[in-house]
Amino acid sequence: SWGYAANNGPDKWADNFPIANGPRQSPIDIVPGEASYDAGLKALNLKYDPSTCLDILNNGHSFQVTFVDDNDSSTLTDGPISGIYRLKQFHFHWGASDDKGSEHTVAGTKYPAELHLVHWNTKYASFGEAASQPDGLAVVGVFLQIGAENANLQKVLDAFDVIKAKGKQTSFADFDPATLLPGCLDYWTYDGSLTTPPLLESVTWIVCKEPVSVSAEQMAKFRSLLFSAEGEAECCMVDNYRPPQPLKGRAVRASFK
Ligand SMILES: NS(=O)(=O)c1ccc(O)c(NC(=O)NCCc2ccccn2)c1
Ligand SMILES: [Zn+2]
Repeated sequence: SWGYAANNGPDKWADNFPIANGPRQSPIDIVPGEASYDAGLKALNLKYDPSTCLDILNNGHSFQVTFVDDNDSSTLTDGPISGIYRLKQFHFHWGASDDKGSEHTVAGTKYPAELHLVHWNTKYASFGEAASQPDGLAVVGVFLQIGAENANLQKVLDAFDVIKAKGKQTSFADFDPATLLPGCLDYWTYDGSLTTPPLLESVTWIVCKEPVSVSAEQMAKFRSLLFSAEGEAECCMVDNYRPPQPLKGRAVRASFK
């Protein structure tokens, strides 16, 4: 199945997922000078309830923290979207070294990691149904840059020892994902897709301009996870990012001047 290696990575995904060459693929390189400020864009309204936090899982592509999404306790509203989108999960993408790892880039600049907070439109019955609709998902992206240790992120990294291998999962409670957001919620937004197979073109992307910090030691902890399952030859989980895709005429709007 798909992965990030030479034989099954991003350059091969179109073989099984032809939408990989579609008109609204993600990620993209965001060029600030070419983004148009839109005064009509509202501020993001993120309201998360830590009690909806359920578990943490190594799914063989990344690790994800999953939330109870059978009610409107943890939601995204306003910003570029209309209606109510529920938080389903958050996960990250990162590199083998600090000079790469993010999926979106800013004028060609790669960050060492990128956080994705995945939300689905409650006008649909479930995440799975929403994932196949053009307005089904909204993903908030946050860049990580090397700096001071991030104490809130550390709570997530402390769970890694029990989810080292693909398929490992453990309970993870009372975590507030809002603690991973930057102080300033200025953002760029554009119409895009899932950045992994099935690459569905159902995502309103909301990429925060301001990065959050991660220490070099914390990045080493990300790289201690494995793509491989227990009993398989160990393969470090690194470089699990798709490179930027063609813009194909899409507009990128900025919520800030
Ligand atoms: N990297 S991303 O674009 O934020 C993103 C967000 C939510 C996702 O479900 C995915 N991709 C993903 O989980 N792919 C494997 C499972 C899957 C997801 C969606 C529909 C069918 N199967 C990527
Ligand atoms: Zn992602």
